[in-house]
Amino acid sequence: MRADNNLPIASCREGSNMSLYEVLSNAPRSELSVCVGIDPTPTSLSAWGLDDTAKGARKFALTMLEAAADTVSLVKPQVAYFERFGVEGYAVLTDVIKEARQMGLLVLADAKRGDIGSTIDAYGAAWLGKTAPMQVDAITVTPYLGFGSLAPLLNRAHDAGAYVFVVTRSSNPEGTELQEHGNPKIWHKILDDIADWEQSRGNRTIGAVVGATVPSDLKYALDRLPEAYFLAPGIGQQGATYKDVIGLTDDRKRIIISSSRALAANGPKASDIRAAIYRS
Ligand SMILES: O=c1ccn([C@@H]2O[C@H](COP(=O)(O)O)[C@@H](O)[C@H]2O)c(=O)[nH]1
Repeated sequence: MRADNNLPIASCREGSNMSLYEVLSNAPRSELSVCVGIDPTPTSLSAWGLDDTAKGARKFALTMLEAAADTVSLVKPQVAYFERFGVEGYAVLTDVIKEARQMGLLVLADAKRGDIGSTIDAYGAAWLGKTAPMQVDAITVTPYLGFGSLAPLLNRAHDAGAYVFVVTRSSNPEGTELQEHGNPKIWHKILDDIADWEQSRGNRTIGAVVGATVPSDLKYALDRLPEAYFLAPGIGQQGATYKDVIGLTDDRKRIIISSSRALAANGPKASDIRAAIYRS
């Protein structure tokens, strides 16, 4: 599938039982992977004429799924925008995840969980594996309680065939001071930890979040973890474009570009959002 501007983007999932790793590793090397972010922000809901409620978030999310289906492989609901509605928001999110997976879309929960080992295991139970109430294909985590603290969740992901994106170099400018601190830099050390874990477990469970807004860092990460997949948020609203990242590697599918608010700005018609996915 090709974008209007001739930039290649990934085609959709071919078998609903395939894991994110299997879908991406079978994708053509020439195509970037594309993720549709689902962020029911107050601004986006208002622009679509929806109430800033769980009901509004449901309508918004289902429309984003309609735009994504048969167009991309992957959607990324931002958990925070559902969590803010409490139990009703979680009910909507659970339905949206189920609906997306039934449509053949892979779901990446942008939950950014991180905690001590016993607690991160509970987060794993919530999101990963067949018994999880909100089972997803992938999740984001933060490693700032120590990479080793993530082990119980990583083990669950490995056993379930799910994928974990560890935040290493975030897309926001405030991340730089902390993540670039030290020698080696903190985020380089996290990449080393990912490499060690993956080497011992078969290279199919952990990738990283590296912002599309920091393309030279994304290039470093692609080279450091040659088997891994990278979630690259920041396309659109945060100023990055497809062109910033497309030349970073020949194996373009390893870069999963992600856009949320900028795509939603083309709504509320699913067909208009779908057209924008090809244009970004
Ligand atoms: O480094 C990061 C990690 C995650 N995000 C999340 O991605 C989306 C970006 O939204 P846009 O509207 O496309 O800017 C949002 O859910 C963030 O929490 C990120 O931006 N940067």
